[in-house]
Amino acid sequence: MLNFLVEGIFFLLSLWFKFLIEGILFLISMGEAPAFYADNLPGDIQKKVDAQSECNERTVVVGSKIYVIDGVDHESGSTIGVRIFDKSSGEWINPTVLGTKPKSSKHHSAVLLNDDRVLVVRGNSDSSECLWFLEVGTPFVKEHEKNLGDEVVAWSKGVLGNAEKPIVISGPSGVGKGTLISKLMKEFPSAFGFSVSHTTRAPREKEQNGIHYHFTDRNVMEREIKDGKFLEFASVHGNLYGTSVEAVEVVADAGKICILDIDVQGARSVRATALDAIFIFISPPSFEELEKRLRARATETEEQIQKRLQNARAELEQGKSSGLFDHILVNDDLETCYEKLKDILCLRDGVKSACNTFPESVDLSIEHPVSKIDQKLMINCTTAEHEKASNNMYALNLSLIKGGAPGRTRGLNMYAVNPLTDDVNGTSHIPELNGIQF
Ligand SMILES: Nc1nc2c(ncn2[C@@H]2O[C@H](COP(=O)(O)OP(=O)(O)O)[C@@H](O)[C@H]2O)c(=O)[nH]1
Ligand SMILES: Nc1ncnc2c1ncn2[C@@H]1O[C@H](COP(=O)(O)OP(=O)(O)O)[C@@H](O)[C@H]1O
Repeated sequence: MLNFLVEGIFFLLSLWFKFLIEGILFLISMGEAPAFYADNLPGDIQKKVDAQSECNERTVVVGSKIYVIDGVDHESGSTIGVRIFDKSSGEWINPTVLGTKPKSSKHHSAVLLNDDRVLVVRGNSDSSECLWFLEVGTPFVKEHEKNLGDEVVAWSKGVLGNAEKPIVISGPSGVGKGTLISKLMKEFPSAFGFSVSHTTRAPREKEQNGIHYHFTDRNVMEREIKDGKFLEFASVHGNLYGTSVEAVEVVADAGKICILDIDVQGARSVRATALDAIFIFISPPSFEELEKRLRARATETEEQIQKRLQNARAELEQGKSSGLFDHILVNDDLETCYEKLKDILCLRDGVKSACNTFPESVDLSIEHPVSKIDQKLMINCTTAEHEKASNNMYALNLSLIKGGAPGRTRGLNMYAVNPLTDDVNGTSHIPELNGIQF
């Protein structure tokens, strides 16, 4: 009798579970978004949010906070805006927004991922502008909230595919870093791009603004550092030097490997970021030779030369002993050193192959219901204008995402899927059509 009862309960439970799963799969196959991001707010709070909201906005709930993502920012009028409604205090918060903001959007979707970031998909845009991450609780955001004592959110642009590792080159002034980098850029112009740093030092005779450095005022640079625009910065020989997030990302966006010429303090800061780089230290054959090269270059005053030589001793100590660098190269004979550098970078036989190719661009329609299955998002672009197209649904694989604010979120994988013939409900397999893999 007991057996019979248990079997009966099991049968009813399995039937209920089957209907539940089938119901969810049906919704997804219809291109409907499951309820996980259609926030069910209590009535009084919903009213408060509605009273302040424009029609073109999306809300995402994280704990006691409601993030309202507006198609147009009220202040700038040209970018997407972010406001926060705190349910516990009933107050609106205008957060400090870090990172490059996405351009305003007539229609966008917002999906919460792992409770610390929101994927925002901008409708009617191509692959370079459609995917954005709004970080709300990542370590980067938390660190800046601590420093600023303010509510912080940070934008990171989603980029399809991966870029190759950047190369950080450090070493004392006059050792030959610039000479080696110029040779590399000249021999492999399509493979490498130089990260143009900001500096407060005055330009040398042949240096051009925007090519060798972004020459800037100290107060402007200090404000931009506060605003989170720099990946790293340091005070070197009495001046401020820094690598902006943008300087590194524009090189990677062009599908090139980024080369950074920065001091040892900067290299240490970069090691602590999400930027996965190769660290190379260039050392002189002797201190006397270093001094000879610095003087022969004739770009500094005697006082500046003395300062650089003094700093060089400390840099040589740190560079060789800290374990910070993956490779140490002695620049004695220039050609020999250059050949060794090419060995490290696998540049033996001819041009290094380009790392990113994008065979076809993504073209999202204005209306694009988004649904999430495990680490994959289905973006449905079935609209009147796309009705006849066979590839009107995209699958976006988020399982390999890397990086994030400050900078880009890379490693996104997007496939065109035909909802009529492909297994779009499957959680384990999403077919790649036409070999479109970004
Ligand atoms: N931390 C950091 N150091 C930088 C940056 N740009 C240049 N440097 C370093 O600043 C130092 C001085 O550079 P520069 O004034 O061009 O003199 P040079 O090295 O003698 O040619 C060098 O060690 C550079 O590697 C940067 O963006 N960040
Ligand atoms: N291996 C080398 N042997 C002799 N002179 C060199 C060598 N490498 C570079 N130089 C010279 O030394 C000077 C300093 O080089 P540079 O590339 O400006 O150094 P850094 O960028 O590290 O400050 C330049 O005049 C350059 O032509």
